[in-house]
Amino acid sequence: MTNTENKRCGYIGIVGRPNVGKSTLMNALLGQKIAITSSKPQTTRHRILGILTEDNAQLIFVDSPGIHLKETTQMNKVMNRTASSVLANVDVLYFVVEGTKWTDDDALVLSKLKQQKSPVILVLNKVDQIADKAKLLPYLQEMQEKYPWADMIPISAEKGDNLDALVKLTAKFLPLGEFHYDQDQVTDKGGRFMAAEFIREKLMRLLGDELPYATSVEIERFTMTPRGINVDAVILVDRDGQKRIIIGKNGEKIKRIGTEARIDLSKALERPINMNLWVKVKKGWSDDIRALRSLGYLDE
Ligand SMILES: Nc1nc2c(ncn2[C@@H]2O[C@H](COP(=O)(O)OP(=O)(O)OP(=O)(O)O)[C@@H](O)[C@H]2O)c(=O)[nH]1
Repeated sequence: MTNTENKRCGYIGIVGRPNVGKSTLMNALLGQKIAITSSKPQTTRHRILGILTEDNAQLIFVDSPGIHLKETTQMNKVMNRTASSVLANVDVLYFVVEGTKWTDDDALVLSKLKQQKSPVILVLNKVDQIADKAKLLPYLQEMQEKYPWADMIPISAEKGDNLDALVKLTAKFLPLGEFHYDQDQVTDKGGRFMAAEFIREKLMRLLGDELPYATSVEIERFTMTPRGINVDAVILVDRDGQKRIIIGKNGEKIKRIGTEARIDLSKALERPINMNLWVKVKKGWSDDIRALRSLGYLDE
């Protein structure tokens, strides 16, 4: 058989409760910063497609928001729906869990997994945090009882441990067929999308617990010029008080958010970036389904 006949290509969904390291895993696999990460849970709102082509396999990743427990606002309902649609449209699922810490939230995600047919690989992340490695084997045996996993693999997304093995393992579950994307294409999301993601990441990192989840970033202008890319972005918040927090004393906070986002975006797109940031108050936007649609959180 020739190489072409051996090619495999398919979709992989990454699911798991918030904060287990799903975004970190995807970034580590792709070796490039395209999904955002932060230590605050629930940072991933968009479905992000990342593509990894290695040897004869092309792995197309769909990152999903964590499956959230309380459907308190429209936003959470949207996120729950996204996670469920991810489950239904993939060839393989990674169910990411954290070390030897099994929680009720993991059990809830597993109950959703049980409703679908794709093979599920149990990805035990953050093994670097397990001080006593002897605990790993009995834990894996315990996990085996929970579900007929397609396979189980311990990894560290942060340290990059065992990721090659994970990629090889995954390829086995993908259908035979031609690649869907060019070999060197890493993501199908454009620079515009990346700009919003980077700004949102900086908001999360620099404002910590001060920042409510009801914050969004809209890119109003994204233009290429011979000298670089011009980006105008608006940060939407619910209340005046939140606007003041984001702007900070003498505008220092927003300046730093803009500078750091600009540096990251410039590295990712390999172009100089000129970025302008504003903060606007838009009352109750997180509960407004039409606003969510206009901001791109809902598919038409
Ligand atoms: N020690 C250790 N920390 C990790 C590892 N992977 C991720 N983390 C950390 O765990 C935290 C959460 O990681 P994320 O990748 O944002 O988690 P997530 O599952 O995508 O979270 P949501 O977007 O909220 O669903 C971050 O602080 C990461 O640095 C790992 O392998 N080892």
